[in-house]
Amino acid sequence: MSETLLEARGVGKRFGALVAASDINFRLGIGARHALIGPNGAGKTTFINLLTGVLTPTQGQVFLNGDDVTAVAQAERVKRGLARTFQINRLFRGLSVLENVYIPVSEQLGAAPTMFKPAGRRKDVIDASMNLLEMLHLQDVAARKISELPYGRQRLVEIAIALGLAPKVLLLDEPAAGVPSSESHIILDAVARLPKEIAVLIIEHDMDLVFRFADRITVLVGGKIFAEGTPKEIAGNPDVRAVYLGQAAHG
Ligand SMILES: Nc1ncnc2c1ncn2[C@@H]1O[C@H](COP(=O)(O)OP(=O)(O)OP(=O)(O)O)[C@@H](O)[C@H]1O
Repeated sequence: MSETLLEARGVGKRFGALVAASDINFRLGIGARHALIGPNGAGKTTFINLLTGVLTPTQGQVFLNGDDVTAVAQAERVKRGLARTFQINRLFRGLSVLENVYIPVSEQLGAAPTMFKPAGRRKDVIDASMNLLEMLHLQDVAARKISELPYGRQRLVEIAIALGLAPKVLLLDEPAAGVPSSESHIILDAVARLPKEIAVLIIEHDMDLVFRFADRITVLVGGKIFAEGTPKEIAGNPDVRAVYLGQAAHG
């Protein structure tokens, strides 16, 4: 495998008596296109929260760029190149698309707004923000308020915000959740166009998206890794079909 950017070694999480994640070993290398799938309650979001520092593991360690970040705060992990989107969107609904993206980009370029330099004025930040919006085909709605956009486009703005943090690793938690099927192709197209140098881990129930996007798939069941392999291996694995894919196809 290529150089490891993000690694979990024997990671686990208990909530009281409930074991939400147990002994997870996982690696994400440069340029990875990796999907994490599994039934509801399998521990996928818990695992992402452990990787990003929202939760502290009760077992094991997390490494970012070879450094042990198990005890490192979430914001510091973002600074070190780990960005994510959430299952439920967290946008500023009353602000425009450009204003939402301006915020992380200004942080990244060291141009965070101050009393003397109000937000929205720096040309370099606006240019960089517009480049991101173009990458996600959002340039035409840059001036629109989030609340005026169809839900699929709102989800793309979340991806633009995460990219605005200039990540080396991007974790996408169900980017197509809640998006009507008539719009879901725009999410699929956007994730397919993400810059190759960014390693991507996606949690998604839409198997069409997963199998088109991923070159590697991990199946989580009951907080444990149930199977890992290429899309072909996973699709052809009868145990995976029994516990998840059959169910996903019908659900
Ligand atoms: N903060 C918490 N406190 C207690 N239990 C939790 C907490 N977060 C998650 N859990 C439990 O941990 C288990 C794993 O949940 P998690 O949300 O990680 O699953 P998931 O695979 O992401 O599910 P889904 O596909 O439905 O989003 C579930 O039984 C859930 O109820």
